Amino acid sequence: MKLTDVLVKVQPLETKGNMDIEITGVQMDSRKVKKGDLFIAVKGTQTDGHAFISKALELGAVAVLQSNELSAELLEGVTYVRVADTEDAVGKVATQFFGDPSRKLQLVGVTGTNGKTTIATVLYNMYRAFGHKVGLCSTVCNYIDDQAVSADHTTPDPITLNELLARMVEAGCEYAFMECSSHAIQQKRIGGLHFVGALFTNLTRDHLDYHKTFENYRDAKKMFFDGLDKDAFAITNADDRNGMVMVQNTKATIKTYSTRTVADFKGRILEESLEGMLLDIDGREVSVRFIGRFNVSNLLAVYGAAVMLGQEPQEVLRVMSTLHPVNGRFEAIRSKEGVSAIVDYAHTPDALINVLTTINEIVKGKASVITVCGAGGNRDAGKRPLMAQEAANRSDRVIITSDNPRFEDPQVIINDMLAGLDAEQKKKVISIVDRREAIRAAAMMAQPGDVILVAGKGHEPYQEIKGVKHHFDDHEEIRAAFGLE
Ligand SMILES: CC(=O)N[C@H]1[C@@H](OP(=O)(O)OP(=O)(O)OC[C@H]2O[C@@H](n3ccc(=O)[nH]c3=O)[C@H](O)[C@@H]2O)O[C@H](CO)[C@@H](O)[C@@H]1O[C@H](C)C(=O)N[C@@H](C)C(=O)N[C@H](CCC(=O)O)C(=O)O
Ligand SMILES: Nc1ncnc2c1ncn2[C@@H]1O[C@H](COP(=O)(O)OP(=O)(O)OP(=O)(O)O)[C@@H](O)[C@H]1O
Ligand SMILES: N[C@H](CCC[C@H](N)C(=O)O)C(=O)O
Ligand SMILES: [Mg+2]
Repeated sequence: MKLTDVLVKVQPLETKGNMDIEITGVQMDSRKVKKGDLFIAVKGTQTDGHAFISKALELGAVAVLQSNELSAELLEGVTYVRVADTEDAVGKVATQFFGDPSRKLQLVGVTGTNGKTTIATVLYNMYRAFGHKVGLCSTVCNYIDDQAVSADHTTPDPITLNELLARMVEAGCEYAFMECSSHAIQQKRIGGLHFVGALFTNLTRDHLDYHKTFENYRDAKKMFFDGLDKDAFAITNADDRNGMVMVQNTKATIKTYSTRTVADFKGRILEESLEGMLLDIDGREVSVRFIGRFNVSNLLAVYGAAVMLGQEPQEVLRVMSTLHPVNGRFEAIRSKEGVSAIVDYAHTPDALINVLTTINEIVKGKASVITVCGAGGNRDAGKRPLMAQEAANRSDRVIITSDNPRFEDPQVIINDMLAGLDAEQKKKVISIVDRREAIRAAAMMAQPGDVILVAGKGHEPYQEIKGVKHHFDDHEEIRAAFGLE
């Protein structure tokens, strides 16, 4: 593709060299550069991409897009272009290079602290059940219809993302559902994409290590809605205190969902057990295999999106009743003795409150609730004591253990969690550093009817220790501890 065509959406401040050249790829990471590529130098949180321009040229880049002044000693035969903000330019360049794929399918994005993976995945499963070819971009895995493409991020960088969307278009996908993390919105990873709809789940404490304040975190999420076109839809959660804040400046058509108040899409629980729920959605009964009050909100967001995309409500509910929970999101495993274990990805104080409240509503004080949880290393340390408190307040026993310690000492993370507990809470809490041992201990303690919550890792098939991902799967560990298979 011609360099000038790739740059149509950006405003160059200065150029040096031949603009009439062909480029064969675009890269923002010098390590991925191949001969003929355009390299985009971006200032990051760890380092500055401008420091890798010479590396990119060594690997064969023929053009450079940068924000630093073009210095005197530029290489002959290389084209240099300066723009004000390269972070902003990457998305625009990537959409252009990959043929603007987001305009060739119906793209719906989901943002919020919790529930993104659940909603995006349920929409993907639902649209496949409707008989469409569909793409998914999520924390757990990306999909080009039925082809899995592993995911390293909740929302990939703009180049990877547009390439993925282009592959979806090529494979004939008509719809794509994607998670939009606050990091991604802030870093403009979704810049230049065209969304037909956007969904908001909720906003609670997370990622303050990156955003610093709750207000910054909220505003990052809001930017997604501010950027929508007027023919898009924005579906927000009327039960969340920031639900209306998200959409206050959007040009899109605003719709709301709620389990408690007046809204465009309304739902409530009629019956619930560890097998599923019977719901009333907009006056129609539907039984689902999902568990938990928060999943009613998630399913309402799914329902709202499908209706706004033009599906018949009745048909949406019929398909919804056939769908299964998402990997690692409130998945129940039962022992032969009648102990239930729930695998859930709850890794924030709020998610723990939600999951444990649901479990307690079902158990109704007739059996014990045993929670096994930890907190990730090299992530927001402020949430650790809060997670321990919420677990202790809603469980009969708690075993604090390791999550992904990453580069931290696991015992230090556990100590941070224990520091949140008062004397009364400490009485029901023990700590076991080894997660496998912690799960086994919970299985030994449990009596028939009891429920064990194993929280924090959900779908993750690994435990990350000092940069190495060791195979570890909570489902497998529970089955082994229960003596199943
Ligand atoms: C804090 C953060 O979000 N960092 C992301 C960010 O990197 P950065 O700004 O720190 O980049 P940097 O390392 O300073 O490098 C600057 C530039 O130099 C380039 N570079 C760097 C080294 C080199 O040798 N050559 C080179 O060209 C880099 O490619 C980059 O363009 O941009 C990169 C490219 O998009 C991301 O891969 C990287 O994700 C890091 C690895 C990460 O861990 N991110 C997590 C926190 C994250 O994004 N999480 C969210 C969701 C979390 C959730 O909701 O649960 C996600 O969407 O996954
Ligand atoms: N609507 C919701 N409200 C509150 N908690 C929820 C909701 N949906 C899911 N959860 C809880 O949050 C956990 C994570 O859910 P999910 O993976 O769907 O969220 P996510 O937004 O994709 O998270 P991440 O940002 O880590 O990718 C679940 O395991 C569950 O405990
Ligand atoms: N996307 C989240 C997931 C956290 C999952 C938990 N298991 C942990 O390692 O903290 C993050 O990277 O912060
Ligand atoms: Mg997710």
